[in-house]
Amino acid sequence: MVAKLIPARASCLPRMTAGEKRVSERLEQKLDDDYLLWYDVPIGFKYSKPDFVVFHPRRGMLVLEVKDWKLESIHACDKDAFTLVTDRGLVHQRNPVAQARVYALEVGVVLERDPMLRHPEDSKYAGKLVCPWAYGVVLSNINRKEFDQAGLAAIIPSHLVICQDEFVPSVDAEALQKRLWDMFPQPFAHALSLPQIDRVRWHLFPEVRVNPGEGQFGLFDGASKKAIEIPDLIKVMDIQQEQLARSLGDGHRVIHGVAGSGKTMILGYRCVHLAHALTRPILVLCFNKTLAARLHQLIAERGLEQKVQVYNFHAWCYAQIQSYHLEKPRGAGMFERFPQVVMNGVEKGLVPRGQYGAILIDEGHDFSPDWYRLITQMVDPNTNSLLVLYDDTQNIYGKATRKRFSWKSVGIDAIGHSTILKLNYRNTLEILSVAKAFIEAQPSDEENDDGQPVIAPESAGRRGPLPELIKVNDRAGEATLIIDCVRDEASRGRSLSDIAVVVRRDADALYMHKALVDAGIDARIAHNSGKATLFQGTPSVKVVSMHSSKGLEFPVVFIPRIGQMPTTGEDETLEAKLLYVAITRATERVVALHDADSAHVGLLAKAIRDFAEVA
Ligand SMILES: Nc1ncnc2c1ncn2[C@@H]1O[C@H](COP(=O)(O)OP(=O)(O)OP(=O)(O)O)[C@@H](O)[C@H]1O
Repeated sequence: MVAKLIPARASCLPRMTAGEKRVSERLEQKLDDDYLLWYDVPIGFKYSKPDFVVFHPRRGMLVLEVKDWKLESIHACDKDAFTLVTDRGLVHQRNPVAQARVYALEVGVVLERDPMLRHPEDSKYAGKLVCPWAYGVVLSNINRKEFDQAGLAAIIPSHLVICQDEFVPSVDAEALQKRLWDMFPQPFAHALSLPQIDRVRWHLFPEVRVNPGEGQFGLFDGASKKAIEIPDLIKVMDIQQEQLARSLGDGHRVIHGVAGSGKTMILGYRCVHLAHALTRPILVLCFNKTLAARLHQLIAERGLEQKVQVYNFHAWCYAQIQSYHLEKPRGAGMFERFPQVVMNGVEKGLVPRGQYGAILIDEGHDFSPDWYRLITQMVDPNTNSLLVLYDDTQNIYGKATRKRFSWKSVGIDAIGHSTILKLNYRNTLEILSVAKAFIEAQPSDEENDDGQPVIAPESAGRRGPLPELIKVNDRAGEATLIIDCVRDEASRGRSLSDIAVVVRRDADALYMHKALVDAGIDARIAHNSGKATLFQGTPSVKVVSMHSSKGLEFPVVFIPRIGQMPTTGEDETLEAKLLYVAITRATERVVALHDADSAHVGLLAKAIRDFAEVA
């Protein structure tokens, strides 16, 4: 296995110099996969951008600057600066080794703040950083002989330079690695642990922080420059998430990710970056209104609403109908006809194509082929920037909308642009293990058709209490128990906004909402127009349907009326998926309630028992 560049090399090529292209290719080829490589990403407080950062857990952190200068273009040089002959006349540039040193010093300053990254008091290196740092220069168009003969070693120390002939394709991997590590002032005998590597990334790359306490979309604030207290528990994107988030740019990209694998978090990261990079508006689409409301609120909080528009798909169609004065369908089923009206409008040239600099689709599994055909036409062909987030296990709208088409047939170039995220970060091992019983129980999807991976989630390993399954006498008893638990949670300091009641049927939502409100508990219901304002106002318990809950998360989730799941005639597979979605909304605690026995009660009880036995 070879090292992988972050962002992905292909996405960097358009902005790389010829020398940087060769350096990146060689580093990827000649370094093993325990190296981490970054190209042109901002580091530290100052957001400086070295050309390359090379990291190895047993070696340390190396900053490399690359210069494509030819010997004959160097007019003069000293320890501070180079004067170069260019088309624009003589140009002064800082000595690249001095530049690399400044970046590397910053690495040191940033990392040294963290006591967990310093050698302990009783060690002979007490107080020193556990991660050494160094710096160097690649002269991509000057070979070693030229370097020596020109006396450049007096300006850039010889061991801090890699010359053109020292990173040719035939170079021995060990020889190249030795050159890199000879740049370090002294050898290093400490291997960083995985938590220490996460800490290093947390400090160096503020953008990859997943801020605890900020919840599901904490990452939006990750780039904040304000001084931050160092939390005991460091949360950063994993390498796959980071590479994905940083690499998304021009072109199409499909991410298949299990529930809670960070799909929406990556979408948020991209919105912030695209909003800064693009002049055209950015469109975020999802299917359910509640998630659209939540995303909209978060985009607005970050002051991005001028650049980033968030809609559920039908609301977007309606906005297009209004903006371009198309005839609005009326009567029964009018919503379902909105997309066709917009498609016709596009065909007739009434609705312009290419309106958006980028389009990002959350919950792509709920979109039908026609919708995709329409959406792909709406992206500016110059960027062609389209991101689809997809999880087939959360397809809860029945066979009719199930994806049975190839990406190609709807104009999406997914070949070579698809990624799978398997790790679930949201749920505890207990919650995820129990939830999985409801997707494992489904008939195999193997024979299906669309070639979509049906991925079983893997737990990131966080532990917590087992989901609870409680039997009471009737629906009123379920409501009373929820009210008692909410009061108990609140008395222990839990915000009401951290609590959701997730129900299968609208009638139950109305009932539970009323019961909570009658008990004096502030509660909001995701019902009709309430969906848009669900996350506004003072802290409140959210009462949401299983369908509406998709994409959301809450520390505590109550799921009443399991005894009525599924009822006669209902599609068991779909009902199981719904319960999977509901259970995987909880980050810490799940309480399921029933007043009767049902297939799902049996399955849930068994899943809880099975987990308790093996744990
Ligand atoms: N690398 C990580 N480390 C710690 N927490 C993470 C990491 N990645 C994601 N998370 C957290 O996991 C939770 C789930 O993320 P997110 O909502 O983006 O997942 P998702 O894939 O969109 O889920 P779903 O499809 O179920 O809606 C969030 O609270 C997020 O902050």
